[in-house]
Amino acid sequence: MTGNSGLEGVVIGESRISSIIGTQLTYCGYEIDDLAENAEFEEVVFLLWHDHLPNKEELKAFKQELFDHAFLTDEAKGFYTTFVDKSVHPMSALRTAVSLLAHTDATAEDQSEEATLRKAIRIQAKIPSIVAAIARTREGKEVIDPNPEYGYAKNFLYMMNGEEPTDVQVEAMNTALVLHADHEINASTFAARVIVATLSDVYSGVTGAIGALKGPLHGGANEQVMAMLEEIGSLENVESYIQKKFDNKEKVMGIGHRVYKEGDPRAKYLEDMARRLTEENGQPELYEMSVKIAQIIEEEKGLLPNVDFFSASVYHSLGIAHDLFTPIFAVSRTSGWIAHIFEQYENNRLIRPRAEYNGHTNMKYEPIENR
Ligand SMILES: CC(=O)SCCNC(=O)CCNC(=O)[C@H](O)C(C)(C)COP(=O)(O)OP(=O)(O)OC[C@H]1O[C@@H](n2cnc3c(N)ncnc32)[C@H](O)[C@@H]1OP(=O)(O)O
Ligand SMILES: O=C([O-])CC(=O)C(=O)O
Repeated sequence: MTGNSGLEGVVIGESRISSIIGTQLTYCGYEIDDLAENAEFEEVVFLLWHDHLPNKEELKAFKQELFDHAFLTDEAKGFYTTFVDKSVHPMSALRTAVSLLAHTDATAEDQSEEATLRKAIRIQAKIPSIVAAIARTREGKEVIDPNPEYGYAKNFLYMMNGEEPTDVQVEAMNTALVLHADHEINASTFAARVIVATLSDVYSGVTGAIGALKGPLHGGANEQVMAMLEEIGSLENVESYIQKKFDNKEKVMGIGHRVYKEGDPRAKYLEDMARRLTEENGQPELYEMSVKIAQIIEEEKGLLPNVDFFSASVYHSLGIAHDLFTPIFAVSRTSGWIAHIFEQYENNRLIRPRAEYNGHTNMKYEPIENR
């Protein structure tokens, strides 16, 4: 394709799920600030799927369902050992593992509403367990089952690290999950909608979306931000490093956004968490370098940090391996992908745009010996 609009500004339809107006982001009418400051991730998932916040009973039942489905079978755990090792990126392993979930679901091809909801709960419940299992399997460590005493964010950290996380760590993870849950028609959500608009199943939609999220122009940017911070190494190297990026016309990861031109409303929470956690972790320079990078780019290019920029130092401070940053994003965004998949099914039409042809014309087949 030579045309390069990237579908900028194209409205593909109506949606009730999330809205971006200027720098205001809402999920089902609730301000992101309100949810980031008050909500548990499980409440947000319920909200995105059912269009209202759960009451006490609904939340209790939903959490129980998520917990009940969070276990991985011994067969699945064993299978990971056959395809997960240090040479495989965890996003690739996750893409395979989510696709594999369909193999162990006898009703994977049942496209009824009830079956789709059940499949959705199964995916949302198992995805943190899968990420944790991938993280531990490649280190040769035992896979840990979820703890019935813990909620979603706490269990995720527990299953990854093998020890009870602190309240500060759980709060940081919960907030990060809430902030990443949905974001209108971002690239991976669009991919999920295109897939299920063919009336393919929810496993296919989420698997495809994971592939789209993996790229460094989208969810993969958070891992690249950490790589950049490590390459820069110290505060005094920031200016020359960024200048070199400008000279080479290279992008600085975690900066800029297709929709937000005045700043990403999620970034301030991640910035605040990054400041506190890097300080507590004894690595305040990571935060200071990030602030300096952001300042230079704002002054020189008028571009601002997106959700991926400060999440890198947040996850690093939580002791998470850098190539697991994007899988964490996937755990959260699965909730948004699934909400959009439900919405697509509710009022479906095949998504099939056109391209303007600009290739050769009037060609004639030449036998191979004449070419
Ligand atoms: C969860 C998420 O997906 S958030 C986004 C995560 N991705 C990143 O952080 C990767 C870095 N950022 C980018 O690549 C871009 O800002 C995008 C892809 C996110 C969105 O930008 P787009 O609307 O597609 O803008 P596009 O890539 O066309 O860039 C427009 C101009 O801004 C510049 N620009 C945009 N982002 C950056 C950046 N991060 N660093 C340096 N320059 C940039 C481009 O070089 C281009 O300049 P030019 O007009 O002089 O050629
Ligand atoms: O909306 C986008 O294009 C990217 C983004 O910020 C997200 O997916 O959270």
